[in-house]
Amino acid sequence: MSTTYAGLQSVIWNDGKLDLLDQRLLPEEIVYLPLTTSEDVWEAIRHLKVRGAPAIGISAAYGVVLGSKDEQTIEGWLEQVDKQAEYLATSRPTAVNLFWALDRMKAAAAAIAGKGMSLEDSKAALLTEAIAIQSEDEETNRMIGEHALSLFKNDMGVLTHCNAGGLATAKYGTALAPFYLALERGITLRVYADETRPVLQGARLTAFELQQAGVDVTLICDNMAGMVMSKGWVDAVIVGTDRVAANGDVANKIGTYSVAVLAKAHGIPFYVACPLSTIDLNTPTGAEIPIEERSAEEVTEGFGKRTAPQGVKVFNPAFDVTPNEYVTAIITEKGIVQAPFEENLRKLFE
Ligand SMILES: CSC[C@H]1O[C@H](OP(=O)(O)O)[C@H](O)[C@@H]1O
Repeated sequence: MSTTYAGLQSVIWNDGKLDLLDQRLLPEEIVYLPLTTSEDVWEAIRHLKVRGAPAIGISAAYGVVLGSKDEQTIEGWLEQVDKQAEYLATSRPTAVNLFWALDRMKAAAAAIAGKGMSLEDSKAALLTEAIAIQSEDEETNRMIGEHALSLFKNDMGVLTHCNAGGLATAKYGTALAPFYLALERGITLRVYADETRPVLQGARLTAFELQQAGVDVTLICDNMAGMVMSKGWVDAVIVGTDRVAANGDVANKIGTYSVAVLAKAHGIPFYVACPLSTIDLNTPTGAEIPIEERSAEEVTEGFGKRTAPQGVKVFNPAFDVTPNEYVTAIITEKGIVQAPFEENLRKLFE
């Protein structure tokens, strides 16, 4: 992907603070919040000011830096890094990138402390690790875009759910990366974006990102996906993910499972795009993936407009699990992985 793609960056490390795009305000307002503490980062992740598995991991990595910057000894700094990582790990439960990034920061701090550098140099080295997590994600997404684009042909219709774009990552996105690449190479793809209730990441973020970039995008309500597929307008589905279990079961935004079942019923390939940092070989199957449940208000009065009676019972899982038998392929920076997933996912890490 050339550098002409100028999508909004979700997080920017800026002279000792983290400038974070408040994604709750998109598409109406573009506001960057200056975060200066790990508590700021925790709150931003919990309340979806920043969201999307890779972007959450990147933000948490910078949160560890912010939370340990005032320590006065190496021992105190190392202890604080661990403490901050533990604290930030409580912000949201499903996206494994959060825990992957925090583990990487803890390991980096331990390795740095063993080098006998000054405290100042050690803190600088840990910041370099967080910056590396962000820059690596950008490069990873470019590679995911290349592999994903090899699956699409000119004038194909592709449906996506939620937002797995530049706003969910360091840049370019995972599921949306091929759309930006296609545009640069003169390949026309028609994208159908599910609005993705209740937080509307598809309507507010994916439709916004793709429209800004000049990609042909049509917004549909989640309950229209089946009809759009039945009309033959969809040749493939591609989504992001928050955690892939060792057997290839996929946790992603609520509604993804329904899309996968519809795709299978219509003989449409269902692709999942993700970096290796989203594949969790320590979680055997989707049954073991913790599924975040969020507030009733997200459903009954999203964006300030009450649309359900006071006190009504609400079930609001933020994710669901798509069993691997509905997954055609998992597209990573190392290539396209097909069944048998257990065996082929492990090979990615050999
Ligand atoms: C590339 S990860 C994007 C992933 O994250 C979203 O969840 P949320 O907006 O709640 O953080 C959704 O599951 C996307 O597929």
